[in-house]
Amino acid sequence: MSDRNILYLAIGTGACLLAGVVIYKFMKPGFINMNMLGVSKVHKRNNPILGYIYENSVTPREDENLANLRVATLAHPLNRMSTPPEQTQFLGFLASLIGAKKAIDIGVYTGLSALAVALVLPVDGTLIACDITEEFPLIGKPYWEKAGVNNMIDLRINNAVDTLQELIKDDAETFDFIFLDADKRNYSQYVDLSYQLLRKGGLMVIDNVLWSGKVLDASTADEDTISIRNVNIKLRDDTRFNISMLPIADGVTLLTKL
Ligand SMILES: C[S@@+](CC[C@H](N)C(=O)[O-])C[C@H]1O[C@@H](n2cnc3c(N)ncnc32)[C@H](O)[C@@H]1O
Repeated sequence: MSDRNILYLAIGTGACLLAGVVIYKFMKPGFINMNMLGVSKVHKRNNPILGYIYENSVTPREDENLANLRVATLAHPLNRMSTPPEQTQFLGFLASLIGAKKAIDIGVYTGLSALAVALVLPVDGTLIACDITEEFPLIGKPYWEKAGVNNMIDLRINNAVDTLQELIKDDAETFDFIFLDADKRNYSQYVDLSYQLLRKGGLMVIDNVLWSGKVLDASTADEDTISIRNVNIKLRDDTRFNISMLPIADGVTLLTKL
């Protein structure tokens, strides 16, 4: 065999092996569906268990505008910040379970969690959507409009601490549901302000409480991780709330105001 033929044989064999690996990876159960849903890498699109959850709980029932907004979000460079599908479904489920009428979304980004919650509010419901920049929520607004809930979403562009303080002046103890997913460094403050805004029995959902496992890793000591660790300890001991910490998505803690 000539050197040239050996080279062709080696290239051919390598290409076949590569194609085999790609086909195997992409054909694994769950992969394709999650990819089509627009789920980013951080949402573990190659996790077959999540694929099963999406196929049997999320995808067949998801509002089309929510699914379309996620696909649009995938094109955004910061899409790792977005709430994954099983969690948006869970948020909508919880808000409807308690019959929420007044809700707050702290940290909107492109508006997936805001849309999921607004979709289950009654027609005279309100969702205060807090973000520090208009840039990201403007991506979601057309989808809120198409879903027919834009008139229920009151978008407040400001530091969310200021927005919540402003709300406390006239609307203390009137909110049924609050989702916290903004800057981690202010989590403790958001919890205290939310306590003042929630009605008795109202539900708060705090996102990222496991912070990709960094809360467990003693060698990780950045400001966000420390803040989340501290808020987890604070809530463990906070008798103003009932709590339940769950390993959903990046970890959520559910709090009800006693
Ligand atoms: C993790 S993302 C929210 C994801 C969103 N809940 C979703 O469903 O995809 C965090 C958002 O918080 C916003 N944010 C960061 N610091 C903030 C602050 N101090 N006040 C209000 N919003 C803030 C960011 O601009 C970003 O849009």
